[in-house]
Amino acid sequence: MSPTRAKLPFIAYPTTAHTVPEPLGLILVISSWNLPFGLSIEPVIGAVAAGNAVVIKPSELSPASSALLAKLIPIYLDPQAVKVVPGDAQVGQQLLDLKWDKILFTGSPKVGQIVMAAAAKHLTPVCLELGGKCPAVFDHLSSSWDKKTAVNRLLAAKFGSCAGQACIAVDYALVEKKHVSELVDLLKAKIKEMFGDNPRELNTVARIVNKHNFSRLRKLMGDPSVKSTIVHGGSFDEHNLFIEPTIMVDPPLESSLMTEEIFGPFLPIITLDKIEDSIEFIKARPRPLAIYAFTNDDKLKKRILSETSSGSVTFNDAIVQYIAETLPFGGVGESGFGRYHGKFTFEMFSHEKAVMSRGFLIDFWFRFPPWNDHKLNLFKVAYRLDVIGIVLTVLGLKKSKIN
Ligand SMILES: NC(=O)c1ccc[n+]([C@@H]2O[C@H](COP(=O)([O-])OP(=O)(O)OC[C@H]3O[C@@H](n4cnc5c(N)ncnc54)[C@H](O)[C@@H]3O)[C@@H](O)[C@H]2O)c1
Repeated sequence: MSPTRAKLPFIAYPTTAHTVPEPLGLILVISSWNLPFGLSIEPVIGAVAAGNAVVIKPSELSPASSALLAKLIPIYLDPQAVKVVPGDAQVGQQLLDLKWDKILFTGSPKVGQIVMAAAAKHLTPVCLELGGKCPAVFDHLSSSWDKKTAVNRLLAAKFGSCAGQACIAVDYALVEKKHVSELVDLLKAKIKEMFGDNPRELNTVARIVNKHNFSRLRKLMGDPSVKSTIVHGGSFDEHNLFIEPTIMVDPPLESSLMTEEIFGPFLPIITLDKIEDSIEFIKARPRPLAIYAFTNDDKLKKRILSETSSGSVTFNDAIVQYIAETLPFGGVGESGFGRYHGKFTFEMFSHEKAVMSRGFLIDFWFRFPPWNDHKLNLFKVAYRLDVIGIVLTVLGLKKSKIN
């Protein structure tokens, strides 16, 4: 929170300069249902630390969590500074009609467009935390320990958190053709270990959030061209909104499964001739929120970093980048813009005010009109702190025409 000193050119001497963070004012946080506390409270911590007042509009799809937030926040935080307004899209729309100083929206790209359009009316800046398709590049790992660890992490990132209903969940995997059957066998064995013979009976696989999303996912899987590529799982129970962890190998790239964000427990595996082809594959698609790569090949890592663009890159794990508050969290391109977490949240909700402070003692006479070449020459040499140039110009020994 303390001011940060800024360097100035010599010509500004004697002047001090610094930047001071000031609160933006009134913040609106609209969050999605799948991390109802984190996505609501984490922005509030930074916004309040930066001196703002905040209104949180949690999701109607997690009504119990939203009600709990609405009950607890006024008990523990100053209700004049932080308010929870639970409600659906209509409530969100009413809030968007008001003037805010910044809006942080977490949700789908479609609603992100609505938020941005509403904010534009008041010239309100926005941070959009959206989703998309996060790929996992799965290179051949020679050590069996590495392979086992990577498969565990891949599965946890796909089926573990909210059964894939997470913005940074692995959406699909890219694997070399010659290694795909080995990977599928390993995945099947590990799924059994993690979720049992009958995953529906175990409470470790989250249910799909509502009927609408369940039907959307069933439609993705029900596409005959996709269905025929299922190599594991594929069962569901509509009554319990349950979908079994499911793996497909090489579903058509133009199917909705491969063009839309999955946000559910399907893991399509796309095979490539060479793992390096994954770079072109990723580049040919919208920029993801996260890229994951399981590999020990430093050259491949370097290429992924320099040739692709994404909100984040994590090597040899997935989702864990979310918990590092020293790393900014946010998307790029279609996965959103703006970044937060830790100190970055404070910065996002602050305006960095530039402050310059001067005394009256020294003044450079050549800054004032009427201007001539001599004065402008002095400006030039003084700006560069060219002491010899200054002396020569003052003595009239250095003359150059300034156009
Ligand atoms: N980048 C991230 O941090 C992050 C985190 C979680 C989820 N997501 C993304 O969120 C999406 C899923 O979440 P969702 O289904 O809750 O998203 P959503 O866009 O349907 O809803 C998000 C929020 O917007 C509100 N809303 C909906 N319509 C509105 C309107 N017309 N006006 C104002 N507010 C409106 C909802 O009530 C909810 O609070 C996925 O795309 C996922 O990738 C992103």
